[in-house]
Amino acid sequence: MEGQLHANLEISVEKPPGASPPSFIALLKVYRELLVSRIRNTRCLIDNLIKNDYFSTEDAEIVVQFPTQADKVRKILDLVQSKGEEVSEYFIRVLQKVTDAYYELQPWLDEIGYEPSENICSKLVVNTDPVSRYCQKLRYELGRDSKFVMSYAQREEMLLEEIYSNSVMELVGFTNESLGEVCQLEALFDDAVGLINEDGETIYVFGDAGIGKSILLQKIQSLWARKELDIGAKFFFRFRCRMFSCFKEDEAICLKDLLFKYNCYPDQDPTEVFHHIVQFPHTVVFTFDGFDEIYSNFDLSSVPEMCSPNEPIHPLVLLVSLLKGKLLKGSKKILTARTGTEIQRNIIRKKVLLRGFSSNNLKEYTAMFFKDEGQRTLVLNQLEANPNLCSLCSVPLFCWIIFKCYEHFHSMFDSHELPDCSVTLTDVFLLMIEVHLNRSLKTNLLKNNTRSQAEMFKSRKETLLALGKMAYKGMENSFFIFEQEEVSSVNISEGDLQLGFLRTVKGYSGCDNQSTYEFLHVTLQSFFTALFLVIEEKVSAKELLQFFNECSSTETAQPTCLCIPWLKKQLAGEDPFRNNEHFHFTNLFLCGLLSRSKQKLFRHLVLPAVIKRKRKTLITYLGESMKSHLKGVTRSTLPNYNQIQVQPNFVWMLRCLYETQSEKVGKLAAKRMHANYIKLTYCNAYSADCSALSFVVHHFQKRLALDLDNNNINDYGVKQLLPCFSKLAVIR
Ligand SMILES: Nc1ncnc2c1ncn2[C@@H]1O[C@H](COP(=O)(O)OP(=O)(O)OP(=O)(O)O)[C@@H](O)[C@H]1O
Repeated sequence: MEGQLHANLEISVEKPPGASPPSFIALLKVYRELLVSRIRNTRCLIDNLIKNDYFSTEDAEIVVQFPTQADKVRKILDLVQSKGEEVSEYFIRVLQKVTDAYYELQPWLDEIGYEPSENICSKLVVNTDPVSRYCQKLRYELGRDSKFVMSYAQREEMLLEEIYSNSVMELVGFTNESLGEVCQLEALFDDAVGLINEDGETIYVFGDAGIGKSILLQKIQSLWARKELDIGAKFFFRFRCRMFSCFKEDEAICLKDLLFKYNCYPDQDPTEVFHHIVQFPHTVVFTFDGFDEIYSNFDLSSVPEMCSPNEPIHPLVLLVSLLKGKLLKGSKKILTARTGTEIQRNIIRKKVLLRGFSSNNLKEYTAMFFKDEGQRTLVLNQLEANPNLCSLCSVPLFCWIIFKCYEHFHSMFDSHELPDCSVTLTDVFLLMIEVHLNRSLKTNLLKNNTRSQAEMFKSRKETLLALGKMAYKGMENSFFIFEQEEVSSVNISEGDLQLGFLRTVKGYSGCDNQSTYEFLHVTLQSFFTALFLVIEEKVSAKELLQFFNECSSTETAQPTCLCIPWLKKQLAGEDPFRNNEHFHFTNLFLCGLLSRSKQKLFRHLVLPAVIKRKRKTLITYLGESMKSHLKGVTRSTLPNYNQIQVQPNFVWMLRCLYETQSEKVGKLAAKRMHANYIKLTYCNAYSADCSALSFVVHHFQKRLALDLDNNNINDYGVKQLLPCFSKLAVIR
């Protein structure tokens, strides 16, 4: 109908050369139905017509009496036309100037080639449309909030622009088979690439801890705010999933409050803005960061699957309904989670795997990070010489920590070598702690920069213990957010807070007046937990190993997120949002901190006999656990080969073994495998894991076949395997 109208009209409004200007009254008549269907906001038109004395208050009252938007537009058109050419032109001028509110009419304005006359140009047009005012506010606030990346608490913020580097993003299928790389962020939303389920509504982005999921969302947010992300979205709402754990079980809110209170509140007419959102969901983008971080006892089975946009209900129900497209169907949604978090297939539209920095990305990032050319070359050379360090750097978080430490030592001592050849994650985190403690000295008048790492740790033992205690208490209950009370109860002082291991979190319910804190990164909380287990003398053998037990239980039951009871059977008492990576990291750091090479460091913090006891407990446990783990693997006998097919948990075991840096442990692992063909396919191993592999392979007596297909191993990984190539008969 509209198309037909168009065709007829183009003839009547076209202006022959030299003819008198077109009649605006005629134009409005001809395009009447198009205008009626596309004008969604009458208020802004009425306000402007009144402001210029084209409309009286009575005119306005007549218009608002009509119940539907379409009838209101019809009445305005009638009135405007009856008032003559000038008013009719002014009407079109308002549509042209308030682009946000009348964006759907912009192509039409181009089509009719409207150019305002001088007289109309001099008339004032103001944007009073609450929806477009809200869009502007949202853009402004999201732009402001995404400008900086928080680090080192509030003391140092980096401009996103100055640190964001591209990383490898891969579109994958349901079983993680590659469907090609994402080159431009717009492609994430483009159905032409990587679509695996057209009924699904959610773009699922996953990757390891610190791989850059949050920063990717921040980048998308920043581009959207600057109108540099062309995906047709007027609204952008971002959530950290962690927030949903803060609500009590009996709390209920409606969708409107969830959107506005936790993002940005409309200055005018929230009801109309919300109504617009409900009517046009395809103009909305949501980002939900860290699905694995939801910990809640809320029983989703106690609520109906359907929910209305107006009814107050538990926020988790709103979240699930949004993700499934039961609410605001058609809105764009990106959900991030750590690798291994299971998400129901039917909600997934596309799957995107983040793989961290490629070697080129790392070079770009290095160039961005080190502005000084001399320093940059030095770092690039050192990276080149140390593939182990390079592969740690393929995880952007670790790269940032390493570079930050390097920068700091460089500024303090004028030159500092990057850590030596064999670098473990524990080394990196110890270095990070040292740098933070050192920084506090910088602001101290008592400047003594020549302290060793051991002295530094000794002088701040109480601080480390206090932070460790809080981290540990949180870890036991899977809490990542701490209220002021908890901070004070473990004696963390104001000065300790200043060190920057913790940062404040904004906008959590129930904690309005007081500050709420979280560790800079979950891996840091894991590190402090392990540190506490090592330096607190009273920790028993059972307590020392408690997080290993947490992890081993998942070998039988895989962690499952969004395990909604009415769709999937849930084990009694099982937390549906359980994810164990923070425990894995705690165990890994425990192995690293109790390694022999760290004895010197801890000598001053805890009695050597205590360390010895803990170390023995750990090594015995590792031996036992290796035995039982290897009993459970799938074994097959091939001609000339005894093959074992291992699971992703095996990679965590390897990582732990490597952190111990113990030859004895490495030898034992090689012996216990009783195999000469190790199949490590689909184990989510990344390049740094090749150091761990190399560490164990090195101890094999006979030559070995190694299948590493479908993992995340790049050039760096291969370089790390080079030293053990002589032990390998076949490598895939
Ligand atoms: N593309 C990138 N460019 C530059 N720096 C990055 C990039 N990605 C990550 N980083 C660095 O790594 C840090 C951690 O990244 P981010 O918080 O996004 O990881 P994550 O994948 O969300 O981790 P987690 O699963 O633990 O929440 C950032 O603060 C930043 O310093």
